[in-house]
Amino acid sequence: MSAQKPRTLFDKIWDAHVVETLPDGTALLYIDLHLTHEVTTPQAFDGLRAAGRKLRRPDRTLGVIDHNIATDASRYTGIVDPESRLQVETLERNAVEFGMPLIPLLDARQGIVHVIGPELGRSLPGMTIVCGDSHTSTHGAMGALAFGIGTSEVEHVLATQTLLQKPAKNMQVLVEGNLAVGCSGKDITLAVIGKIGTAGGTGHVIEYAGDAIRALDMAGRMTVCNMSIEGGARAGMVAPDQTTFDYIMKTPNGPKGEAFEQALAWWKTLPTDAGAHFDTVVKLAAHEIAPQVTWGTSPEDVLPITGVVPNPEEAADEARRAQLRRMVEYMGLTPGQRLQDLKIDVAFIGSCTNSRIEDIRIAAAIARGRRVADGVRALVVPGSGLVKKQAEAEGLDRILTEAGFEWREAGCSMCLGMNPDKLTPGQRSASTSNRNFEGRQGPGGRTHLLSPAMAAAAAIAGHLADVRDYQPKESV
Ligand SMILES: CC(C)[C@H](C(=O)O)[C@@H](O)C(=O)O
Ligand code: SF4
Repeated sequence: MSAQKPRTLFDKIWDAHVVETLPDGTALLYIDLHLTHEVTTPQAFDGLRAAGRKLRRPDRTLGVIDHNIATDASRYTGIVDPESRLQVETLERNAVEFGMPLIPLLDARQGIVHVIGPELGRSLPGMTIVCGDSHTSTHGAMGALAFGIGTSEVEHVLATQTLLQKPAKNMQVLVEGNLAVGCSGKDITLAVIGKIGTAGGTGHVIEYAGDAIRALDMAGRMTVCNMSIEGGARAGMVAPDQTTFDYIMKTPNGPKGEAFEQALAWWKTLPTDAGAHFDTVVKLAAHEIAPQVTWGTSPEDVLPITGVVPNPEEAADEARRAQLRRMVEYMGLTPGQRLQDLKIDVAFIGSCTNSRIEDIRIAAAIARGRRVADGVRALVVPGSGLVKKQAEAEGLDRILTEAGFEWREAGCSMCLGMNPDKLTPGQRSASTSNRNFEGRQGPGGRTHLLSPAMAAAAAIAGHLADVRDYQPKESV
């Protein structure tokens, strides 16, 4: 028998899940894990009900409530907004009716869907993972093929545990060398999107590789995979390695004992074979990446913090000039202005991009012994109840609140305007989330995307700041 053609991590997971391939190449894929939340499931369950169908695999389905809930004390007194309340109550009712496991709203494990999947040990290497949510790409950090699906696809997966998918192209994003002081996974992903643009990954699944990716902890890898979707890709992934296996070993629901050993043997076969073909390769030198911040209303409009607001008139064509003029105006900027001079109203540390314990640790390290600037509202919103508990056990909540940060319950919070945490028109925020389009954090709000370390530095400075000037104090 001739040796098998070298395959990528994506190819291997795809091949292992094909139930049937149609003549046009579209495949029916088996889905290992289906995560659900309140926003994209109501019509899907309505569809099942109308067709008299059951939930096919409750054991491979898990629901959680994250987008619509308050993250301050008001979550204990019920949801005020009628639409938000209806979505949450609908998910709760559907979970009971269809026998879907649902993490209750006030359970310690409640949190953002993309934080809880890996954290609980439900999202594992080699799996196909879907959720009616674009940032499902986050779970690819586990060495899984994970992508967002639409509501009609949610219905299909609920009913059949399979999904029709067109094959994707393979893209490798190679980040070689070491990250500089003050930089993190967020700076890598923003730099990648700055380089390839928001359409750069179209039709591809990205595999992130290189020393700088290997050196990231799981939280950093999740941050990078999370934003793959903002670079236009279908999914992002990192090959599983010892960092991945050590992480899984500590999860409450990951495989244990013999089951772990068996799984491990398979997981170790997953990394891309030498000589496997990538349709597109993008290379970045990690040491050239400086702390990044977006200035415009798309994640690709990103610059090093030492940069200045671009001059729209210098753009090559009229369409781009018009687009840049609009961004400069919406964001309330002046061409040539130093990014570090932009005063902020709000700092938001949270979202499925950056709300894990590692993110909170770095924010607390920078906040320790310092104060949030007068007039700035700074929020730290842990990604899950378990993250919150861990942070409190480490005393991070105290460090943060003493510095003037608000310490919240878990949820999507100010990542998007679907719950009480919103920017008011004209407010400028330094945000660790992943989207900065007009009105994303509230109508008229102005969002600058950056890392948790950069957000903490901005909260303290009162303006966008270079985190390299705000390194943790040795002793306080
Ligand atoms: C509400 C949901 C459908 C949406 C998504 O798919 O990403 C949200 O999570 C977001 O980040 O905009
Ligand atoms: S934290 Fe933001 S990006 Fe993530 S799932 Fe929630 S709304 Fe979407």
